Amino acid sequence: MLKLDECIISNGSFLLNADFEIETGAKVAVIGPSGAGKSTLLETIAGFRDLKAGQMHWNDQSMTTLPPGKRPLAMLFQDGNLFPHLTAAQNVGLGIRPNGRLSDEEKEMVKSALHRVGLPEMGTRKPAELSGGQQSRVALARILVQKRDVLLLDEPFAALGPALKAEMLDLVADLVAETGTTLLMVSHDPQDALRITEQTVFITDQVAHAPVATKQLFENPPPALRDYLG
Ligand SMILES: Nc1ncnc2c1ncn2[C@@H]1O[C@H](COP(=O)(O)OP(=O)(O)OP(=O)(O)O)[C@@H](O)[C@H]1O
Repeated sequence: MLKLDECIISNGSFLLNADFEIETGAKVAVIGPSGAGKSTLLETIAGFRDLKAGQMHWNDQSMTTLPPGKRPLAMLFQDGNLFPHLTAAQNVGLGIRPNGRLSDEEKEMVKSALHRVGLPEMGTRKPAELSGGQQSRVALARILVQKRDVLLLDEPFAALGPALKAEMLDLVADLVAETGTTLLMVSHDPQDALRITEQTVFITDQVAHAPVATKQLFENPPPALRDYLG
């Protein structure tokens, strides 16, 4: 379980309050108006921002002061962050070893991850030789080899067309279901939330609210969400 215990998060002069739990294996959307603090929340859970107050736990372990690399989570940002001078396989390998020196067994893990995301023959290509969707798949393969408990996605597929985005969301849903990974996914699009998440954290007025059932939330939105949806 991911627990945010009376957390106060700051980003410059912006403050965000969060006090809720997310069950292990849950798939959770993070929704809210532009500037509400969605990215700030994910960056804080990932350890890129310190808490101003409160505590954060994964199961019984405190994460509050753990540096990002020691947290049991992986994060995928909006642009995928592939290194342009490295091949797809090398980019995925960085998920296992930051120095890129892989054992034979680790090279097999990279191969198998590329296979799982549907790119079995693309390991030797550089990002510029891959389509946007394929680049997203490489970024997902890199997450896969990290074998972390929690996956944080900050609109990683926003630049893809609707069909490709839906395909990638379904792939994410399959991967997290196979591995029991807990998912937190920022999106501007209610359809994304409805497609692959059971619960949604709605952020408004400097509060990240406890997760509620996605379907019910959008069927019967509170006034602030109604304003956001327009
Ligand atoms: N360096 C900074 N100094 C001060 N305030 C900042 C800084 N960076 C971001 N903010 C503020 O923090 C708030 C939260 O930003 P954040 O990027 O988390 O929002 P978001 O919900 O992810 O927005 P979007 O949907 O537009 O990506 C915003 O109101 C923003 O103005």
